[in-house]
Amino acid sequence: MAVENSYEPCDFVLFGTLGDLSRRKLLPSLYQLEKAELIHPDTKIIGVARQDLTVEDYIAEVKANIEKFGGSDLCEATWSRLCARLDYVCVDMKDINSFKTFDEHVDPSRTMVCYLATPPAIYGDICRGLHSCKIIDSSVRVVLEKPIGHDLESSKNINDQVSEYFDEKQIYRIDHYLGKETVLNLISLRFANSIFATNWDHNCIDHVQISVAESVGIEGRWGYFDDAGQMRDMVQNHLLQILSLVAMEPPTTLDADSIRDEKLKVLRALRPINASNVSDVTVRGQYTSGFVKGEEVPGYLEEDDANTQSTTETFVAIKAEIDNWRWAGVPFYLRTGKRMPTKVSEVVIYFKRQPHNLFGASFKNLPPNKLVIRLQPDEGVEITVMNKVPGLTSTGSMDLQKSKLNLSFSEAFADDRIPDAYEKLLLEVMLGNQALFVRRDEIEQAWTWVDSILDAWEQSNEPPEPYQAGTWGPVNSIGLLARENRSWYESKQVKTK
Ligand SMILES: NC(=O)C1=CN([C@@H]2O[C@H](COP(=O)(O)OP(=O)(O)OC[C@H]3O[C@@H](n4cnc5c(N)ncnc54)[C@H](OP(=O)(O)O)[C@@H]3O)[C@@H](O)[C@H]2O)C=CC1
Ligand SMILES: O=C1O[C@H](COP(=O)(O)O)[C@@H](O)[C@H](O)[C@H]1O
Repeated sequence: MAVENSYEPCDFVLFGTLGDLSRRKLLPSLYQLEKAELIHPDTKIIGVARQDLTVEDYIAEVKANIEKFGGSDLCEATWSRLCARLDYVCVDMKDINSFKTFDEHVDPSRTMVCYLATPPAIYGDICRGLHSCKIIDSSVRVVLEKPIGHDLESSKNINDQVSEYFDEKQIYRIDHYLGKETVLNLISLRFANSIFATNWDHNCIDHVQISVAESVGIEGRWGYFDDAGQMRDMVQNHLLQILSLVAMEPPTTLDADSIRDEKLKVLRALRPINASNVSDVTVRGQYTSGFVKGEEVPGYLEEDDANTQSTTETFVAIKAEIDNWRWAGVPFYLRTGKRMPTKVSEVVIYFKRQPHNLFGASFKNLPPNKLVIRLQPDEGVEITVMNKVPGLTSTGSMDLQKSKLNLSFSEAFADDRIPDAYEKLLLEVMLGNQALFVRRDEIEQAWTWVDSILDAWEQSNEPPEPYQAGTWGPVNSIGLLARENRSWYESKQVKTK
């Protein structure tokens, strides 16, 4: 990716540093970047939260988090470098007066990165607080966590509040799927390989499937999740971003706006789903109790703090159509759900069948080629091809067998650790490269499409279809493809390393 700014020291300010995301993902990612010596030696990390802690208490908290969530034994040399960067400020972000001493902790002469790992409802308050310290200038970058808003209107409202103080060039909206190695690899796979670049349209592709299955439930986040549902939590952002990368036209360059312009065009071309077609092209489900990986798990309505009347969806399947020249008549089937049998994310491209069969009656239904892009957990790329079975036959006929060309990242790049998505994204913010962050117009276009589906579901008054935890979702999601003589790809992923 093109990097606009150089490697320079910054003040990295982590708002909400004691929250779940910071503890589980952001602080361990900063530690990994430190280990890889990718943070500028003079960069400072300043945690901000409303608990009254000393810097020593904060350092002890961070150390405990990294030991818990860092994934390996703490490297003392790395920790001592990271620890030397840490500072802490107690701020009630809703109270503008509480920002009074904030500016004593940062150096206005250098770049400041403000990562807002807080509820989006207080993004505006934080911006106002920073403004009150007179430290916002064009060198400040602000990172916003998802989901930005609950619908188009609230999203616009949050974006308006932030853009009162920051120009779009300073705003980095996170979608952590854009930091995953395999999601990034969609760009190289498509545009660095002529075999794909020239076969990537309605002439050659029959349909596309994008599945993001999770085995976890809602992980104690009932309050957040029940208000959001799988549509806002996963489809509005992660699945639509993957779809855009799969479907976009070649960008002119790899700079941020070239890529984002192309993704936006795809989002704009998504055929609207509304009350007239919602029941034909969408399925929503809610898990009931069952077994996941041999363990008994409660249903959604039996989770801690559950409202037993909730009709929030934990599963969504959609047949999406992109109304443009390249994708005319090629459905994109999207599927995502909680409490499915395993955690697996895949993009599967089904190519068209051969127009004519040379291989006789026993191969009447020559299967189409498939390109399987394994996003996680066993990252890799696989193509299924038909191959002659070696050997002689008494009739002289040719025996065919389905075979795989398989690139497994864990085998091909055995010495390389696959970095967590947040490591990549934190590094990109520090470098000042916006290519892997979502522009305001993309977010709003995605909301426009999603809001229309959510409205149609509400109007229909139909409750979500139950599915047992540990299964691949409601029966109707199978029907969504079956009635078009297709079926969901059955994942074979097993993490090998
Ligand atoms: N957790 C996750 O896995 C993911 C989270 N996100 C997003 O990241 C953001 C943070 O989520 P998460 O970490 O789960 O949320 P948490 O509620 O766990 O953490 C939020 C943090 O913000 C602090 N905070 C809230 N209000 C104030 C205030 N007025 N003044 C000072 N501090 C305040 C909280 O402090 P206190 O502890 O004192 O309440 C807490 O430290 C959200 O936007 C969420 O949607 C996105 C993807 C995944
Ligand atoms: O943003 C979110 O993503 C996670 C899934 O992320 P992954 O990297 O583990 O695939 C999801 O569980 C969570 O509900 C959602 O908020």
